Formats: sequence, C-alpha cells, structure tokens
Amino acid sequence: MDEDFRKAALDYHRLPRPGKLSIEPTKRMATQRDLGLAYSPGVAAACMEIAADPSTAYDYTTRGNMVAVITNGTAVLGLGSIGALASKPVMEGKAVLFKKFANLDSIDIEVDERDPERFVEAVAVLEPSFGAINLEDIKAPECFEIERALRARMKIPVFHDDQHGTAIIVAAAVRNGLMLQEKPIGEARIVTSGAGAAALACLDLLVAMGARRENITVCDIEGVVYEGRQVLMDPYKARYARDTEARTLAEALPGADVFLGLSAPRVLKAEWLPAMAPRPLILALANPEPEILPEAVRAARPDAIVATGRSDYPNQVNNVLCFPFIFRGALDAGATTINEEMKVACVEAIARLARAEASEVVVAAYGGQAPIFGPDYIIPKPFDPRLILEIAPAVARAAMASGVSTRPIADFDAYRQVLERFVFRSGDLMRPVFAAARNAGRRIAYSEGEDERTLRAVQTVLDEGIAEPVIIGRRAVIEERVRSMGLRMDLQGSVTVLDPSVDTEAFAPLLPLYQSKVGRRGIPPDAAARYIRVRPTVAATLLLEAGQVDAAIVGGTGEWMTQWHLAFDIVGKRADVNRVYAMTGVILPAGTLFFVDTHLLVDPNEEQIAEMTMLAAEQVRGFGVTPRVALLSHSSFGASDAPSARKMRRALRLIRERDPSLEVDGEMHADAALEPAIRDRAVTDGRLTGSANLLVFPNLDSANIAYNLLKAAADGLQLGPMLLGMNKPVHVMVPSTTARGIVNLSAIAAAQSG
Ligand SMILES: NC(=O)C1=CN([C@@H]2O[C@H](COP(=O)(O)OP(=O)(O)OC[C@H]3O[C@@H](n4cnc5c(N)ncnc54)[C@H](OP(=O)(O)O)[C@@H]3O)[C@@H](O)[C@H]2O)C=CC1
Ligand SMILES: CC(=O)C(=O)O
Ligand SMILES: [Mg+2]
Repeated sequence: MDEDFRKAALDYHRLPRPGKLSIEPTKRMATQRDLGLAYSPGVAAACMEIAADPSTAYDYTTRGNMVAVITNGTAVLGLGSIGALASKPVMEGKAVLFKKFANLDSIDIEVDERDPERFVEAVAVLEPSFGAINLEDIKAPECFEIERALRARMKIPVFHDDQHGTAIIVAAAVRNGLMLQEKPIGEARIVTSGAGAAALACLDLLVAMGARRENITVCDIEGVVYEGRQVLMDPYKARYARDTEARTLAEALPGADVFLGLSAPRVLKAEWLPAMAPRPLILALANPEPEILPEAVRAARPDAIVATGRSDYPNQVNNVLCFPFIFRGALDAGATTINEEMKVACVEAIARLARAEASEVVVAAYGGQAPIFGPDYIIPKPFDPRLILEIAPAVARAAMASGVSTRPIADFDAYRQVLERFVFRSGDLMRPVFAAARNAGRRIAYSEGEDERTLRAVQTVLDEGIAEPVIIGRRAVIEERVRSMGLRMDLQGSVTVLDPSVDTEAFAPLLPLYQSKVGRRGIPPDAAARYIRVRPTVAATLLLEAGQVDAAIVGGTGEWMTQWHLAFDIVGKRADVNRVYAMTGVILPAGTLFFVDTHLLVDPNEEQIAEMTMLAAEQVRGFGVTPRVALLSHSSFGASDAPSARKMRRALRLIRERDPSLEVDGEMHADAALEPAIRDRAVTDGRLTGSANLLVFPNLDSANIAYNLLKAAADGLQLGPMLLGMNKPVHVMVPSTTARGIVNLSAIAAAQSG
C-alpha cells in the first residue's frame, strides 16, 4: 500500500466521525404513546410472548436479521495475531458488508480471550441476542475446536468465515478456472501455501468436489507438510501430510496445476512458476498483500489464470462474495445451522453466475461493459446485483431440502421480489455511472477551483479515477488550500491548474470563439476578454466548447440562473430539442426520486412537459434504472378541470404517443405516485407499476419546493441539478452542492461525454 493510499484509508476511517457504522432505530419514537409502546409498559407484552414461545423472538425483535461478527484477533487478515482491539476495523468492515450487500444488521464483537474454552463460553452465552454467528479471523488450529464446540452448543448458524466462506468462493473459482484451463479436478495437482483455517477448509471442500488427496501437497511456514514431520504439526494439518521427498514450496511446485495461497505476502517467487504444469491456476489470496502479484505471474506465465483477494485486480477471490448472501438465505429460511448442502448450493450459484450471460441491469452495474467469462473473469464481482438474488434463494432451498429450516419460504417468487426491492434501494445509484466514467477516461474543467468543496471533490475524482481534472483559479491560492486541507493531489502532474488572468497562451486563442457566441448578445469585444478573465464559468465552458476538456462543472457560487446563462450562451442546446431543462435527484435510504423541471422553466406548456419527460427518462435510464413516471398535480385522474390539471392530461397523451413503452401515468397526487394502493383506489386501468421514481411537476415552483422540502426533511442527498438537452456535458452547481455532490456530477458529466 503506498503512502497516499494509506493516508486516504486512515482519513476514511477517521472522518467525519470515527469508525464505519452506527445503529439506527427502525420504529418511530415521537410521542408519549410511542414511548409507552416501545418501552414501559408496552414492551412487557412482547417480553411475555417470547417467554411463552421463544420462537416469537423472530417476530418481536431484531434477532432474525442480526448477525454477530466475533473474533479474538489471532489471525487478522494476513496481519497475524494483532489482538482483539486492533482487529476492530476489519470486524466493523465485515458488519458493514453484511448490511450493504445483504441488508443484514450486524455488530462486531472483539473478545479479548485467546484461550479457546473461555472464548467458547463467552460466545455461547450470546445466543439469545443473535440470529447467527460469523466467526472471523481466529487462527488455526484453535478455530477448528472453537467452531466445533459452538456449533454443538448453539441452535443458530455458527460459521467460521475464513474457513467456509473462503472455501466456498475458492471452490467456485477453482471450478471455473479449471474449466477454462480444460483440466478435470480429479487430475489437478494442488499445492498450497498455508495450512491454517482457510487453506485446510478449502482443501476439504475441493476434496468433496472430486480433488484427490494424493494430488495435494500442503506447505506452511516450515515448508512441506510431509508424513512423519514433527515440527509445528497438529492433527488438522496431519490429515494432508504426504509421503514425499519435497521439503519446500519450491520443491513441491513442479508440475502443479493449482497454487492455492492462503498464507503470507510474497512467499511465491516468480522464478518457480516455469516449473508448474501448463495453464496453471494461481490463487494468491493472502490479504492485504498476496503471495505474488498478478503482474509478476503474467510476466513469468502468460498462460496462467491468476486471482487475488483484492479489489484492485481482476478475479477477486474473497469471502465477501459469500458470507453476506449465505447468511441471508440461512436466516430467511430460519436455518438452525449452515450445513454442507447449503455450502454446495452456494458454490454452484456463484460459479454459475460468472458463466451466465449478463442482463442489461448487470451490464449497467459493471459500468456498461458486459463481463465475459474468461481468464480475467472467473468469478463475479462483489457489486454484482445478481449475487443476492441467486445465492440467498439457493441457500434457503438447500436448507429446506436438508431439513434444517424452521421457517420455510412458502413463495420463492415473492421472496425474490423482496430481494429485488433491496437491490434496487441499496443499489448505489451512482455505481454504474462511476464505472462508466472510469472507462471513459475524460478531462473535466472545474470553474470554482479555489473553492474547498471543489478541491475535496477533485481529490476524490482523482482517487476514484473518474476523470482528469482541470481546475480554474489562482495557482498560489489553490496550492495553499491543497496544502492546508491536507489533500494529496499533484498540481504539477495529475491535475492541471489554469488561471485565466495569467495563462494567456491557453485562453487568448479562445477569445474569438467566445466573441462569436456572445458578440450579438450584448457583450462587446472588450467585455468578452474581461469575462474570460473574471468569470470562471466562462473560462471553463469555453475550454469545453473548444474541445480542450470533455465536460465542465461550473457555478456553485452566486446566482444559479446567471451562471447557467453564461454556460448556455457558449455551448447551446442539442439540435434535436426545443429547450433545456433541469432534473434534480434526491437520494434517500428508500431509493432515489428524480424531479423535473426544478430550475429552468417557470410555467411549461404541455409540449414542454412532454419534452422534459422524455429527456429526463433518458437520463434516468443512464443510471441503469427503469424510469417510472408520474405526472403530478393537485388533481387526481381527472378530478379537477383546472388549467394546470388539463395541461398534465394533455402532456400525458403526448408522451404516450412519443414513447408507448414508457411507464407513465397521471395526472395524480404525489402520494398516489409513490403508493400503488392509493392509485388502485382511484383508477382500475393504471399504467404505472410500483412506486414512481421520476416525478414531473406542472411548474417550476412546485418542483423546486418539493425536492428541497424532501431533501431537508428526510436528510436526502441531492444529485444535480442535471441539465437535460445541453449540447455538451456541462452542469451548473447550486450554492448548497456538497463535495460529494460535485463528485457525483463529475461522474455523470464524464459518463455523458463518453
Ligand atoms: N481471500 C480471502 O477471501 C481470504 C484470505 N485469507 C488470507 O489467508 C491467510 C491465512 O488466513 P487464515 O487461514 O485465516 O490464518 P491462519 O493463522 O489460520 O493460517 C495461516 C497459515 O499460513 C501459514 N503461514 C504463515 N506465514 C507463512 C509463510 N511465510 N509461508 C508459508 N506459510 C505461512 C501458517 O503456517 P503455520 O501453520 O506453520 O503457522 C498457517 O498455516 C491470510 O493472509 C488471510 O488474509 C483468509 C481468509 C479469506
Ligand atoms: C478476507 C478475509 O476474511 C481475510 O483475509 O481474513
Ligand atoms: Mg478473515
């Protein structure tokens, strides 16, 4: 990890508040009555139900959705036995992954106890609190006995992630990797580096899948685990001891088809690789630093397939692909344990996903590039939205079929819909946009380069690889701010700084262009030259119009409309539209809502409402989201004959003529847009399914008020305004735009220009 990334990681953990998770209540507690229901006396009713029938704890408490991540800190990633306290960032991280990927509530518990028996005692008594236990980063051989004892004592799933989560994902990767290398598992010669929790569990599962014990050689810190070895041996390793002359990893490797590294950094040397069998599979999975880096493998063995545990290389073989989803399926089926059948179901589901053709939604999630099964894609990526949809039901079915489910799922179609709703809500709206921006490799000009929000955003834009930034402002001021804010950008390298008052060689050639745009709009030639120097929006937009950058983010200070005019006068509108509109998104925990027109047109007519709807729907599709459009009004489906209601009805007809496939309905109240049940009470032939996500308003006041109100009341994150119909990707920030908001706009602009 370089120093830059190390510092970014520390800031990520420390700011704006320490740590990575917090706990939120799920019930309202606003009134005296709420207090009475939640606490005394109401809570006693729930207690008594559970006392009478313990299974009702799943109805009245969080238990059924709650996983504890428990460690003693003895094998933390590949960092070794760094202790319970130092392991906390990893455990908080695992808890966040449970929430983020599978909507499971999870809390980390670091137990400062190395003695296995006392550790087991400490964990076993926690059973009432949790639906399942994820043991993490406990070293071998103690982890085997600890897990066995806890599984025997506890009637909830206990799963040592480093053993079984790793084994499942390794088994899926080996299955797909050997398929590509055209080698049957029964003939594959496997050599490990590592004989600990992860490595031994992987081998057990590979043997269950057909690997032959006589083809397996295990190495640990002492070298080969051979028959009769006395040093650093335990009964678990001894099961894989071989009758062999080889004593070191280098001696064990010749002829090997698979290298499985679950040990320590850099233990596999490139010079040993030529001796491996043709088309080897190299899984260098130690974290954070693998046994060998992929570039070294590629140089030595171009015919190899290589995987690591990290997200910055292709083929991330990491238990994050398994544990959130296997626990989701297990808890939803009320499984009392996670058994072999459930693990095998998980392996099959993961392996199948990498081989399956990607749908449109998946392509969007992968940033517009369809993942294709092959040497650089043997395993899905953690953000693949299909993981939860495929793995959780497969695990739940296996739990039911193997008789360990206490709450069988009656309707798998309905279950899948619940999971799909979660994917849509959590689906970080911006993820596909970020990925598309990264693929585009664009240059973006920022007009307000001296603004701290811009500088913070530019740092993230660089870190995320979204674009190459060009920032407008005084170099000395920017240098000072970058230093005082502790930012890491290189103002001589990755970022270009342009000061229109000083860098005349960059801006003087743009003057004729600007004059040609505004000469007949009341800006005389001498004023044009001055505007370029003193109005950074003009400077940034001119760079865009001249083709020197691919997008521009301007404004954020002063009057929005003035800034918009400055930009619009230069780039103009698309030839195929009549005007430009503004759409604003509000990102909320329950999903994202888009509002149009929030900034430009005071009182649009039906023709303009139709045009803005078509443009907004196009932009929403760009997020990989199917637009569901509601035309809003004070009137509900013809109830009022007021001019504004009639306008929306006429707009609906125009939209349906232009795009019969678009899901759109109206005119309707805002609550009907979000609640299908309210619509169903009003009309029987509704043309909108589910909750609308694109809200079209009859005028500027209502759109602008609605999005601001929702943002403030519900603590939403604003996305935009995004300009619809501009001839080039330029966006004008509002004064309240945050650094995060600028990053999002940057990604949108970069993706639009791609
Ligand atoms: N990508 C993924 O999803 C996962 C990766 N891992 C990684 O696997 C590694 C091991 O984790 P885990 O099994 O939980 O830990 P354990 O402590 O249980 O096992 C570590 C094993 O690595 C061996 N080892 C340590 N140093 C060396 C070395 N220099 N050369 C050869 N062998 C060595 C140890 O040998 P000995 O037995 O002699 O002490 C032991 O067998 C870690 O780096 C971890 O990050 C783990 C889980 C998941
Ligand atoms: C990924 C993981 O669990 C580990 O490296 O320990
Ligand atoms: Mg681990």
